[in-house]
Amino acid sequence: MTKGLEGVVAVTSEISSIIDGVLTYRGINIDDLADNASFEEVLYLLWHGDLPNRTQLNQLRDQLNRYSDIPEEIVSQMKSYPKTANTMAVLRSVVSALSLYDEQADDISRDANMEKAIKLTAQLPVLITAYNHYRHGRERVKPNPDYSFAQNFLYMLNGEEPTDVAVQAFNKALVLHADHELNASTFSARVTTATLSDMYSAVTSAIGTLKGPLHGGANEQVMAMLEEIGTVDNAETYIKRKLDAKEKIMGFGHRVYKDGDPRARHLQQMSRQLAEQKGDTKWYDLSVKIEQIVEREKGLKPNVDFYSASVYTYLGLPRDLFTPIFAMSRISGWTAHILEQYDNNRLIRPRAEYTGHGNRPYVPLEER
Ligand SMILES: CC(=O)SCCNC(=O)CCNC(=O)[C@H](O)C(C)(C)COP(=O)(O)OP(=O)(O)OC[C@H]1O[C@@H](n2cnc3c(N)ncnc32)[C@H](O)[C@@H]1OP(=O)(O)O
Ligand SMILES: O=C([O-])CC(=O)C(=O)O
Repeated sequence: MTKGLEGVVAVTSEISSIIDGVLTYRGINIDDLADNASFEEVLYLLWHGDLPNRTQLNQLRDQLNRYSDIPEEIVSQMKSYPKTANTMAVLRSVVSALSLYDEQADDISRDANMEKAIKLTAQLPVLITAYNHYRHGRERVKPNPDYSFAQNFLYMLNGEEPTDVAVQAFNKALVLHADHELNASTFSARVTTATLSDMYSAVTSAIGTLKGPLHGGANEQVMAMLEEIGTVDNAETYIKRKLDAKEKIMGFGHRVYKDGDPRARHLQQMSRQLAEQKGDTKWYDLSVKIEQIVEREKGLKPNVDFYSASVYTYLGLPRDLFTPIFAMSRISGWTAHILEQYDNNRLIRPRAEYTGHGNRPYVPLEER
């Protein structure tokens, strides 16, 4: 038995690979994609296996625009949710509820699944930004069909045209979070799919799994930690106290990368650039200091969630939207894996090594 299934190969996949610390999507190095690709190109790449040509990309953009509507029933539901609800719980609930209004929800044919993948990807930014407006008592901002995916999210969130710098940084963050081999939430999605359940159920499972602080939820915890520490001078005492208490430092360590997460390097650079452009390097300087201490004390390196916290903060994004934003990007990987699982399916059902009591008789209630 391998605790946490460490190192266990559970599926074959052609979607993304992590080999010797190098991450690729469909064989293309993440460094190349991060520097050059739009999130829409990455969507196409993950779903179809190759980068799109101009016509294919335009078609996908049209489909994303066409499918971004959300049912009025979902709007009323979200308006009735508590204003202080956990945003990942909101997302999990609305994605589950969306299936009730999709006539194709239980159609698991490839065409219907492909359409649902595009629909869910188009709807997630609309849902996240709409709830953010409703909880503040405002009406939502509808997407602008002329905008890119990254541009539209920032536009819907703030109701104003985002700067080019913000759009470029946000697009890169989306590209970096899109897929990551058999991470916990993707595994959840594949386990659900393998029972021949539907795509909404699989994505709902994945959202619930991403929410946890050992996985996608870590980005919000990182920002909470930065805020708690406050200044570079407080970092040493804070981190040492945590480590002495055997507590985890959020945003560090990884099940697969033992020598650094390639995505973290991009996010660090982005954090520095945004900090300098803003003329406020507080969160960047503090993050660098924490990185130095954790590396020195534990030999651990930052993962994707560490510098994304300061990047999102510099972009003015609310802390409790960080993990929904992760989901908004990772939906691309989840749906690609769901499609791949349906294409080559077998029920995923491992065994448990039983470590409980031996055979015992049933003791009647009055004798206990
Ligand atoms: C998108 C993502 O999901 S990226 C990961 C996001 N999660 C986090 O950032 C949460 C903090 N990190 C962690 O909890 C872990 O590093 C995980 C969950 C990412 C990986 O966990 P595992 O592969 O199970 O490693 P495990 O928890 O066994 O750690 C191995 C050792 O390193 C220590 N360690 C690992 N991560 C950390 C950390 N962030 N802070 C302090 N110590 C750590 C463990 O305590 C353990 O030490 P020990 O051998 O003395 O007991
Ligand atoms: O792969 C993992 O275990 C976690 C991770 O980095 C991700 O999902 O991006």
